[in-house]
Amino acid sequence: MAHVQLLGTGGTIASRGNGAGGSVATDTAADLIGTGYGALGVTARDVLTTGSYRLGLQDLRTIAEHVREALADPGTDGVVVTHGTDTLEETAFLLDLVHDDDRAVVLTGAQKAADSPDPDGPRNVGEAVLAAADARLRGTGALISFDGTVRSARGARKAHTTASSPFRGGVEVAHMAGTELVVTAAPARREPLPLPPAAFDDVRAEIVTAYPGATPDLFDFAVRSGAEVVVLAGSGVGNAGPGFAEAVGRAVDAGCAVVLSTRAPWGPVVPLYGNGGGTDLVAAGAIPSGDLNPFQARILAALLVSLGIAPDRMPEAFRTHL
Ligand SMILES: NC(=O)C[C@H](N)C(=O)O
Repeated sequence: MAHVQLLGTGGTIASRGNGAGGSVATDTAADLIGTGYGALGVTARDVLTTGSYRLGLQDLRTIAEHVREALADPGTDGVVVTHGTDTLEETAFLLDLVHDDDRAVVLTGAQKAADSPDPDGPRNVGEAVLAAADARLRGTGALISFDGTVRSARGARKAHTTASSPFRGGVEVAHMAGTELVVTAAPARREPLPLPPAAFDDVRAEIVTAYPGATPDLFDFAVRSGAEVVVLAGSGVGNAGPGFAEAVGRAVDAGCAVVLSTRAPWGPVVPLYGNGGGTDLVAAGAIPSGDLNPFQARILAALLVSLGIAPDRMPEAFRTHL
């Protein structure tokens, strides 16, 4: 009999009204398991019980360690992680970066609380369990299963605040057709990185956004106040206004890695423009993030910093994992 371990971390899927107008993470992993798996065995373990908007890097490391522990059991065929959707794409990407196992780890959550009249959590959990146990999804890394679609963690992002299917992007690897999982693609995998060490918890990795009239003041402040990484969410293909190229140069000289991503939701960073644009930012030492959005680029950079990658080796290390 196939066996899936479900790790609970909280989120809307585990949330109920707190009597004061707010919904708070309450339910345990055991509460979420549900029924109807036929020949599949599912066991539950609580890792955290929190809204994902409250997570710190230490929590992400804790989740990664629990996944590794679950996979240490040879009787486990796959792992499901239930998680709030707000920052699920960051945890999912960290799990993907360090995943060194054939078995799938599948993240899911819900958009409607556990005590809503028509919660979406039970269906999402059921489908995630099915995906985690499916031998055809071996070798696909960390996945996000939500509202009938299974996609790679890499490249996925929460693209809608309230829709029942909030995630877009990544590689769609499977979808539900009735009660069957139809597998359609396999995402390309990179060499796994080591699990984050304790230093990951305290890495200062900030995100600064470009917009009309933005000055480099916030960027400079991040560096001055001890940031080890600043991700610049540039405009378009990765541009920023007056003063940013100089600020990038100062940051890099001070030993702070600068990653150039984009505030556009989709598409790669392509240094094309001078006059302070992407070509100047990269010439000043910014590392283009490829297709990685600022939030996932930040996770990769923070992991590399925590692993002791020196600033001068950062561009190459970063590129290797794009
Ligand atoms: N749908 C959700 O799970 C959102 C929730 N605020 C969370 O991320 O914890």
